[in-house]
Amino acid sequence: MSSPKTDVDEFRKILNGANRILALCGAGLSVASGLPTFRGAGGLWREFESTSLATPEAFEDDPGLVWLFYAWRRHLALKAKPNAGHYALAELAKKKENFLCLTQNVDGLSPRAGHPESAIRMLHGNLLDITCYNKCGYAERNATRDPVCPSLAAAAEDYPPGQLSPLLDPSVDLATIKPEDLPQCPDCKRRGKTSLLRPGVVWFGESLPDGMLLEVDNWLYKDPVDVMLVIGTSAAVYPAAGYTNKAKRRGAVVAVINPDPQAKSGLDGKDFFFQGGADEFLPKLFE
Ligand SMILES: CC(C)NC(=O)[C@H](Cc1c[nH]c2ccccc12)NC(=O)[C@H](CCCC/N=C(/NCCC(=O)O)S[C@H]1O[C@H](COP(=O)(O)OP(=O)(O)OC[C@H]2O[C@@H](n3cnc4c(N)ncnc43)[C@H](O)[C@@H]2O)[C@@H](O)[C@H]1O)NC(=O)OCc1ccccc1
Repeated sequence: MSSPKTDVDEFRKILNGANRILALCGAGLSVASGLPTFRGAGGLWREFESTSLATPEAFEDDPGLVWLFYAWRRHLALKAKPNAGHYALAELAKKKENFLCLTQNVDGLSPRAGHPESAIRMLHGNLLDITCYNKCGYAERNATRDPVCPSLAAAAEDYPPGQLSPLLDPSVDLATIKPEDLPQCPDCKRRGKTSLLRPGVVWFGESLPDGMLLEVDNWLYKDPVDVMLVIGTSAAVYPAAGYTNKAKRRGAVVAVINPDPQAKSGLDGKDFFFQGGADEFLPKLFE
């Protein structure tokens, strides 16, 4: 199998001539905004595997610990700013009518870069959303309350560069937070019941929003796809990672943007591999 191409001008011509474009984005897109990736730092948050905290089981076991993990990521996301990669994607969405961007990121930076809501799908939810754990239907989008509640204040404290927050220091024990001190569902309370609120993200083992999967598949199978952009993802989580091959089978030229040479696996001579940062390459590729 011949190796993927790397010529920016050649790819730019293909993209300018393309009608239907699909993109899949991951944590690498937000690295230049100062946000950690899932696999960065060995995929650990303190002594915990990030992926193991992103599960319903972990929340059942210790909702305080999981809330601290998400309150910390919320705080970072609220402090962060979109980077040139987010803005380039938002501009492409305004230029290209048939461009659909699928993001696995829950940081909300693409919408904050002005990416039209109609042209982006947040497959795994949004850190700024808070919903009822018992699925009573209550949901709020909250970009202001940081920390979400007083018991999570440790997650919203900032430390000078080089000084490790005790929250992140595995040698410093975390105080156990009692469920009654965690965010409570106001609707359940009004009904005389109690229920915790949870982060509005999709945890491992949970299905993605049904309507969304159907909608993306309908978009994929409506007409051939000309270009598939794979940006800053290790493509290890499904069903998101499956869209690249689906688009390739629909005729798409695949372009991967990632500093990791391993990310070019599965590409052939028709495809492109741009080894570097999303904030560096996307503005150039979309000019
Ligand atoms: C681990 C994996 C094998 N497991 C899964 O995929 C599971 C199970 C599964 C389902 N189908 C399968 C098929 C095969 C095998 C397993 C499965 N999937 C699910 O559970 C999904 C739900 C998945 C969603 C989970 N929620 C997340 N996020 C929200 C929460 C939260 O964020 O806390 S996933 C989360 O992790 C993933 C992290 O991946 P990346 O974003 O790619 O980040 P990563 O750190 O890995 O990589 C960063 C990349 O950036 C690059 N990079 C670095 N710097 C830069 C730079 N500067 N520029 C560009 N790139 C850069 C790096 O080189 C690297 O390549 C993202 O998807 C992210 O959203 N639900 C489901 O399928 O429901 C029905 C069902 C249920 C049960 C059983 C069957 C079916």
